[in-house]
Amino acid sequence: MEVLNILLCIILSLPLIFLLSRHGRKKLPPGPPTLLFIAKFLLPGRSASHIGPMLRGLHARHGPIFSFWLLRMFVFVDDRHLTHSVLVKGGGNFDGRPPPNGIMQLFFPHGIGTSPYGDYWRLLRRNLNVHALHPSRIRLLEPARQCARNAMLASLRADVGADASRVITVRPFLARCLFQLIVEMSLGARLGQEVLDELQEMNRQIYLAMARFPAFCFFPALSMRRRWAQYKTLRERQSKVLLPLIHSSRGTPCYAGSLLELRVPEEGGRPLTDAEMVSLCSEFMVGAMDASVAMMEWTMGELVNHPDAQAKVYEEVRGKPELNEDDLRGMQYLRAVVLESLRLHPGAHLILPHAVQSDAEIAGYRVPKGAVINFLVADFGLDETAWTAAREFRPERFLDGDGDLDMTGSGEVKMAPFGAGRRMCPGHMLSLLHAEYLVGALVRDFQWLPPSGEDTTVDMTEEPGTFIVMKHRLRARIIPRTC
Ligand code: HEM
Repeated sequence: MEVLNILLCIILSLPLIFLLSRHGRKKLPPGPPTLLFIAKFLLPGRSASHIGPMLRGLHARHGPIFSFWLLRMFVFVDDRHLTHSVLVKGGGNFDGRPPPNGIMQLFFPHGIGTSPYGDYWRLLRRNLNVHALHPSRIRLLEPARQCARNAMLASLRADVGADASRVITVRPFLARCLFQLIVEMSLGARLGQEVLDELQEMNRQIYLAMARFPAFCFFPALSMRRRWAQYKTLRERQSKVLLPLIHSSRGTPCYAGSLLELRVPEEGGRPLTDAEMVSLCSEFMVGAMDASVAMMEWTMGELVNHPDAQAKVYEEVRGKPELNEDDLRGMQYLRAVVLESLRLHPGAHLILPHAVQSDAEIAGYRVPKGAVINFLVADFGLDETAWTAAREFRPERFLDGDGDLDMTGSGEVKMAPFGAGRRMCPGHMLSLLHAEYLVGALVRDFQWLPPSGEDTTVDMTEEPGTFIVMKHRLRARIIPRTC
């Protein structure tokens, strides 16, 4: 009887033994020793500025996927096909987020981008899509856009005056204009310049903090003890300024107004807390701001260096006094210029980190539940297997087959400046609209020339770091157009 029992146990265990042995045979992704990774990335001050070249170096050595362990597995992927199979075809299994690191936890403890995959994230994301980003909402904001843009053009004109050789730095003009617009979208009010300036400066400081300590910088509080106290003060100040503005937006059709009305059904229908609302409004303002300004600055730089492309954009926008959303819809070349610039200069080397929901396999390697995956997307746009003459600025590619682009990456990932799949940036259409809207107006009203003579070019070197921005702010000679 005993023997029979033992035999029965063995037979019943066979499938499990088989599964375990199969699982065991699957290798983990290759990678550098953890200590080496720590030495390379986690020493204070190293991680952010060397991020792109260091990750590229590790991929060159270990292949398109590598990993290392530090309490959990960290995986890095730099291949667009793998990215597609994980983010788009992987179901929801790769759509978690790891617990946010120090900076993200401090500034966005309840953000959409930092929320785990689930009902709460879905609720917040749906709310953003319906109440801030829906085309009908965007349309309502046409007067706000006109107002911010006209103010920018007027201040540029005033700055140039009668001096046709005047060189301007365009970034502050773009930043001020866009921030005014974004504040109106999120808080439903046209604020005075002093409050706007303070909010904008806080926004910039938060962006810089994120750039200094990217998402997989694990111990920011240790590596920046001196700065940490400043960041905490900044956060407190931000809440103090934002909260009254959020509360006075009740009943206004804006993002903050929608947050005041939102209820969390899974938690007994409770309203959002003040901390949640500050976090979400701040995420909106930071998310919508600096990456978009960088995108416009790169685009204007390309247009200064490519006067033929600038002339084609001008042909589209001239004689359009309103240059509104309806006008933009017909401007294929302007759209192509913005996309081409984004292909060459995406916002960041990495998208936000994703977390694995249950044990999985990527490219034949075993990736356990809880692993954090980082995608090095910046080079996708330079992949010669996806793009002809990938390093050249050729907006025309988006008008013919080569640039046949589905920005969501659902069929194929060819570039992914906004990520891909379910957690793809919800603001991507808005930022493209803003870029077309402002770049179009800048070209309509001014001719843009290199700062030091027509046969020179703008220096398009990237600033080393987490985000992809111009190392030297774009300076250009601008001449008001007369017709
Ligand atoms: C050029 C401008 C922008 C760039 C390059 C950009 C880029 C990104 C990227 C790469 C992600 C991560 C996607 C992923 O994890 O797969 C993301 C997420 C996000 N972005 Fe943007 N973004 C931009 C503009 C905006 C705007 C205008 C908004 C707000 C209206 C916004 C709000 C968000 C939010 C809330 C998330 C988190 C999504 C989630 O986790 O579900 N972004 N963005």
